[in-house]
Formats: sequence, structure tokens, C-alpha cells
Amino acid sequence: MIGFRELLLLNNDGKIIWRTGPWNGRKFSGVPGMKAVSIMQFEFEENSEEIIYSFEMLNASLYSRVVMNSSGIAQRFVWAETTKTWNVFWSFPDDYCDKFNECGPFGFCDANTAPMCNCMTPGFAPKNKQAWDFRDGSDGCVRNRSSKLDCGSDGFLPLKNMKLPESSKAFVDQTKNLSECGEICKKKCSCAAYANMDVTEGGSGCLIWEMDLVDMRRYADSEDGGQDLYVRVAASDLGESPMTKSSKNSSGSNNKVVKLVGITIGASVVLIFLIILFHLMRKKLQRLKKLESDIPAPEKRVKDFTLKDGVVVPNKRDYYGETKTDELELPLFDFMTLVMATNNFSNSSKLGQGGFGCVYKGTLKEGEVVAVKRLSRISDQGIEELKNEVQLIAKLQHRNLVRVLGCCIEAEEKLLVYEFMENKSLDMFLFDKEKNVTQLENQTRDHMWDCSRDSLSSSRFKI
Ligand SMILES: Nc1ncnc2c1ncn2[C@@H]1O[C@H](COP(=O)(O)OP(=O)(O)OP(=O)(O)O)[C@@H](O)[C@H]1O
Repeated sequence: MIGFRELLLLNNDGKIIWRTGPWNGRKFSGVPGMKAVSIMQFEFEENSEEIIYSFEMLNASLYSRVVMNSSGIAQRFVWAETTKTWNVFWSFPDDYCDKFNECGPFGFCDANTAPMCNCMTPGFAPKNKQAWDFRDGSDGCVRNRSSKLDCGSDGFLPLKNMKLPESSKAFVDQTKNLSECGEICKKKCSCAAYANMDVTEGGSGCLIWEMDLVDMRRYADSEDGGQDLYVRVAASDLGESPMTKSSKNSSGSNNKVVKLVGITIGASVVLIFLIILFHLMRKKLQRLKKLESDIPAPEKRVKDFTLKDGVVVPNKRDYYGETKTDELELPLFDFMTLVMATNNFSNSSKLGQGGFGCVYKGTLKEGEVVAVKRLSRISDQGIEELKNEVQLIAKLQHRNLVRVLGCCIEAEEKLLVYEFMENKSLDMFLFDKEKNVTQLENQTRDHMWDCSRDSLSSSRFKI
């Protein structure tokens, strides 16, 4: 079937003055004032003999009439009982955009833009730019040179809330739905646009335009009028189009929702991670604090010494640190360990007295027996002397020389830990009054001197 149902007002020359736009199942798509109201119902009937547009007042006590005045303006009036006057319910044409074909072929009118005439973008541009700029859009729009149609690869630009183009020569198929309509249009290279005939119940029927599209209008929203119109454009024009914005709004909002959900989940994960991290850090900090409080105050802290190239240097590792270096290290003993090992430096543990202090016999936890030299507080031997002694003894390693096992420096306390010598010190045998030196045989004494000499000369430290 060719031509679709709409009302036209023609002048004496047969030129169209205005058109209502096709009946879309609810109203004429170009008459926004025909919004569904509770007081009246519009009907449109079509049969082989006639096409009837009628309305019915749902309340019999109310009155309405449609009048076409001599200026070509159609108006619906409703009777207002209170004021006893006929009020204008709608009037058509209503504005500049209702005038027929104001924006020419492929142009459309939008009362909310300036100028009101617009070209579909992308793909179209004003045919007469100068006239267009002077607010004369009657020449309409033409396809851009770069927007060459190719039939097979062409696509369709979906335009929202459009008063459908003049449809007196449009192809009509009531049996097809929108997607079938699209298929037909795609295959027909001459098809310029397609749309649903009826927008009620999800849409039905197919309208196809194979000519220039004229007298289109765009409304602000679907309530005002208009419907979706799909216009053929080159595939290259189907990218980001401002015209499709409203149609993309739903997918855009979906994307927004997806983005929002993504951001929320991401932020939550990061937040949870930070909370866990904070918790772990706090725990670790607490552990460190506890450990710190368990060890002696800094001034009481034992300094660790490392023997390196004959020089005693402070080791950078902390008292309770676990780092090991390849350097020759002298183990540190905790003062309390030595207190316990020597039974609090009891007299019964005392082995003897040297120039710098007393020497005690001690037993470590592991059962190892040691000799602990506690440097006298009144002794002149300070840290430097201690260092020298440690340095010297540590280097004088020999099977016949006493081995230094470690040291302890804690506040005023300075202690050296040696391996325990069962046979006491050599001087006892050499100079002890009770064990007269003369009692030692010359041969034994010579052997002892030899051993001592040998010890010193074979050590790393040369004297
Ligand atoms: N490793 C040890 N094993 C067993 N007894 C030891 C040990 N070291 C020292 N003694 C005992 O402690 C005493 C004192 O030793 P110490 O080394 O302090 O003095 P010294 O060598 O006699 O003199 P100086 O203080 O001038 O070095 C020794 O005479 C010895 O009886």
C-alpha cells in the first residue's frame, strides 16, 4: 500500500500548508496537544471505503469541538461550564516548526534549537549554507561527499521523538514488525528511512520512505509527539552521533551503572585491603613495641662488636637483630645469662682474681662450662681496654691458648667469657708459692715456654 494516514491542509493551489503527521495508534504524531486525556478518547478507523478520525467525550456532560478557521488554523475547544466559555484545548499549527517543510528535504525542525532548522548529523549538511545562516532552511540538507551510500554496508541512524516525514508516497506494510521493516529497508538500496506504523503495544507495522524525507520535526520528549525514525546513512557515519544520544541514553545509563558498580566494588576492595594492611601494621607495631619494652633501655643496651682487620668496630645490627655478617663476630652474652650462670657471681664460683677483676666459673643453660671475667668497676680498664683485650685474645687463637667465647657490655658491667680451663692458669704453676717452681723439672718448664712461644708465633697476631 502506498501512502499513509494523516491529515493535510492544502491551499487553493494544492500546496500543503501543514500536516498532522501520521496517526501512530495514539494520536497524530505531529500534534502534541492530542495527548491522551481522561475526558475524551480519539479514534482512527480505516476500511476499504473510508478513513475516519473521530473523538468521543467520556463524560456526556462535557462538550468539545474542532474548528478550522479561515486562517487555516485547526483548533479544539472544550466547554468550560464555570466561565461559560469555549477554551482552546489545542491549536494547530502551533509554531514555526508546524509549517510544512520549513527545513527542506532531509532537514528537520526543532523549536528548542537556534536556528530551528537542523541537518541530521553526521552525514548531512545544509544545501545552501548562506541561506541556512540567514534562517532560511527551505533548501534543506544534502549528504556530505564523504558520506557516500554503498547500499550493502549502509547503516541506519536512529532518531528519537521525530514527527515522521511526509508519507503520502511511503510504502506501507502492516504485517511487518520493526526489525523486518529494517531488513526490507536495508535490502532496498533506494530506501531512505523506515519506522513503525503504530507505536502502541511495543510497535507494529512498517513504513518505508524511498524518496526525500520532508517536513520532519523533533520533539523534546516522546510525550510531546513523534516516534523513532531510522534514516539510512553511510557506515562511516554510524560512529558517535549526537543525534543518537537519546537512543544511546539507555545503554549509556547502563554503562554508567556498570561503571558505578565497578568503581564501588573496586573502592570497597581497596578499602578492605587498606583496613587489613592497617590492622597488620598495627599488630606488627605493637609486637615491635612489646619487644622494645622487653629489652634494656638504649643506654643500657649492649653494644655489639665485630672484629674486622684487627680493628674493633661497632656492628650496625641491632641488639635483637638477626642479621649475620661474614665478619668475625664475637657473640654477645646477656648480663642476666652470666648472672645466672655464675650464681650471681657468688664467691663459691670465683676462680681467681686478675689485674682487672675477678674470674668466675659459670655454667650456661646448655650446660657449657665457662670462665667469666667480670671487669672491676673501679678498674681503669674501660671500653677501649676491653676492646683491645677482646681483639687480642680473639686473634690469639691456638689450641694451647684460652679461647674467648664472647663478651657482655651492659651499663657499667663489662664481662668477658672464656672457655673454662680445668687446669687453671699457667702462672699458678710457674709462680704459685705452694707449687714451687723449682718443683717443675727443667725439661717440663722448657717445654711450657716452647708451647707459649709457639702459641704466640703461630697465631694470626704477631708480637
Ligand atoms: N679460662 C679460665 N679457666 C679457668 N680459670 C681461669 C680462666 N681464666 C682465668 N682463670 C682464673 O682466674 C685467675 C685470674 O685470671 P686473670 O686472667 O684475670 O688474671 P691474670 O691473667 O692472672 O692477670 P691479668 O689480669 O694481668 O691478666 C687466674 O689466675 C685463673 O686462676
